[in-house]
Amino acid sequence: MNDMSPAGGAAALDVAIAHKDHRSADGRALRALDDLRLTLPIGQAGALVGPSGCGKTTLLRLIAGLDHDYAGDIHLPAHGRLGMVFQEPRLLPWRSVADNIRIAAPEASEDEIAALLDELSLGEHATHYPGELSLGLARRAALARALALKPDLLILDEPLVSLDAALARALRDKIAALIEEKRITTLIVTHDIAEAIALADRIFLLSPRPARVVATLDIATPRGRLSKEAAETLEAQAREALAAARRQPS
Ligand SMILES: Nc1ncnc2c1ncn2[C@@H]1O[C@H](COP(=O)(O)OP(=O)(O)OP(=O)(O)O)[C@@H](O)[C@H]1O
Repeated sequence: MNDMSPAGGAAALDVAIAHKDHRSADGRALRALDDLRLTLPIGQAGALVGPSGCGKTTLLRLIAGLDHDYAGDIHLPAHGRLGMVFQEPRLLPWRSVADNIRIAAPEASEDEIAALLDELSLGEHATHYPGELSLGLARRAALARALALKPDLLILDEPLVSLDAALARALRDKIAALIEEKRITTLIVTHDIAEAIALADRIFLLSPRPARVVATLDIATPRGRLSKEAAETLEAQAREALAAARRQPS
């Protein structure tokens, strides 16, 4: 069975994948995901954290509808409109930042686009071409483009990777503020537990390949108001759960 549809009225991202196999070079099946289940309430931010190569990108591609070859069910939040920010920003090179947004989100008004550019401090870059932007600016432009779609689900694949520490912190705080303000259901892939704690309401910890969710951590305190001690305790809990999953034979 392979059912991927907006959940009629059900207020959540609901993933129940029995299994997903890739084909290895010699033609054998390589199990990437095995009995992977997760639920994210509407308006919440979830973070997927797991070891390199465990199957995070595979999972995002299934959720984004880019790969339909799996056994299981995925229900998207109502209407199922997706906004996605990839690690490489994938902007159209011959179009300005503002045009990249207009083309991707033709229903967005000029006022909405201007407000988004402003929110992401991109106002002065509206007429710039992607080649003129640093990676940090290009990521922000890709984020503005995804938000202009008014997505029911925003997917961010390693949004802070390859940025220097100060830029990563600034973008992390910006993303946290946007998620808080707009209450978009958001799924973030990250390898960084501290980043997941800073951005997410719920953290899904994944086993090594084949990936399954070994623990789900809910962060009850409103984002940004978590004490340093509470964040450190959560981080230690997450590290322990990931280490325990590594020790278990798959
Ligand atoms: N198209 C494919 N064909 C064959 N094997 C694949 C394919 N895509 C991924 N794999 C394999 O499936 C496993 C999971 O890959 P995936 O890219 O989903 O992991 P990941 O957790 O996103 O990794 P990373 O953290 O390094 O980005 C890996 O062993 C990878 O080599």
